[in-house]
Amino acid sequence: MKTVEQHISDVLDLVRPLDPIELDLLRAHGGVLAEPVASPVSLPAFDNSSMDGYAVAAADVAQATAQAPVRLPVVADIPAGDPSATAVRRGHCARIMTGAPLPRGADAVVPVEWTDGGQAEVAISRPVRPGNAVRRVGEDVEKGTTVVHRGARVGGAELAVLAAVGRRAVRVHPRPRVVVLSTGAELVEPGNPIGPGQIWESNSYMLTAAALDAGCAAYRHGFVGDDPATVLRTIEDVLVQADIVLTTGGVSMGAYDVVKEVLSGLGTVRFEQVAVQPGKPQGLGTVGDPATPILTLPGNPVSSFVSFYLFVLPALRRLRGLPPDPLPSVHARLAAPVRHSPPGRRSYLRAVLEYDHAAGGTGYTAAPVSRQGSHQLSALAEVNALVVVPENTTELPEGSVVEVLQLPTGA
Ligand SMILES: Nc1nc2c(c(=O)[nH]1)N[C@H]1C(S)=C(S)[C@@H](COP(=O)(O)OP(=O)(O)OC[C@H]3O[C@@H](n4cnc5c(N)ncnc54)[C@H](O)[C@@H]3O)O[C@H]1N2
Ligand code: MOO
Repeated sequence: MKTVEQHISDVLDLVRPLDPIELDLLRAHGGVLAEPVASPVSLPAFDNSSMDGYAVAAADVAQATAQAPVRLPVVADIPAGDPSATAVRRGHCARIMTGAPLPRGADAVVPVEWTDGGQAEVAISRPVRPGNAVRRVGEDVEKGTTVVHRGARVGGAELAVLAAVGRRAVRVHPRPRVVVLSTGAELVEPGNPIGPGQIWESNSYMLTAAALDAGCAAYRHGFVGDDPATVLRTIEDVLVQADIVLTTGGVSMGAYDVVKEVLSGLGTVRFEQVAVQPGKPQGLGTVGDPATPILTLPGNPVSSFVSFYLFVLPALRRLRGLPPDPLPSVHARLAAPVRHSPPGRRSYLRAVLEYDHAAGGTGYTAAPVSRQGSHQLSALAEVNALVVVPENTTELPEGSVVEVLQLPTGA
């Protein structure tokens, strides 16, 4: 059987970062920046007030006290956005609002709270230091500085910075289009009645949501039965809208394992067994022209789930133009023993990972759930981590220190 690392490497060989395209700001959301963005201006672009108050020469109010306020004539009113280059002479001041340009001649702002709020003349009851409540040119960004780096994920914070330096559009690796297709004659759409031997379809919901959470544009194509011609036609149909196709089911040894039957020999798809539990039967390759990567995951819901985080997620990251990192991991103490792990296969046990505050903050504990079958999907809604049990380990006592992968927390 193939190692987990070899399979990850083979999957990654199928994908490369999507070609960058120029997108308007909000369309670029979720993309990965394919160019460094430098600011064409300094930020702030002009000295301005950080408070509503009065722009003064600090020296004019040096003697101000509550008992003996300094009175200054107010010669101008400067709102934010004021284009006139106002100036104040010594012994005068201007009323000024937050964000408004500091007038020439002023070197400080007295907050309105320290005054009587006068409009023609103002009484100022406290002194200020030069520079008080003044935001200086370039103290945020100096003109020419890179403000968002190549490889950054464009989220809300990045969009704010890009907009603030005047960018309307940026070159990004776009969100990969992931099409999810499940197979199986037993599958029924949730909400519809089920008959004997049937089950409600769940894998495509899980995978579509996981791909969305991973920053992709994911489409749930739903599911098809076990008719080879239909499966083939459906896969061919979805290729035009996919940067990668994910299927579930029909890849094992069964007489009706239709994905395997249809895709074997098509494009470069091959079917292999990976030394992992769950998630042993895996298919991978490219189909169509242009060649589109396809990953065929096992139908057991827990196998599909674990396969996504081990094998699919790194591929999606590479398509996005990100490093194909695995899930983040920590070391944790097992809260319960592991009694049986299959020899020769690396197990990923679904577990609840917690930081152990009670033990004085000594680290994490991981409690594997009791239902570890590949079909026992209900535990997926309770867990937040995968405990890694190495290939050559078949049992572990409680308290053993293990590697634990942290699952994303979702939307
Ligand atoms: N003789 C052997 N049998 C099996 C082997 C093997 O090595 N030899 N491997 C087992 C392992 S491990 C796995 S994992 C499964 C993988 O099977 P398939 O990928 O062919 O999946 P199916 O047979 O189509 O379905 C398996 C199971 O999952 C349910 N299922 C399928 N699709 C969905 C869905 N979209 N939503 C919810 N549940 C789904 C399906 O009803 C089956 O119960 O093969 C083992 N067998
Ligand atoms: O490998 Mo299968 O994925 O055990 O259930």
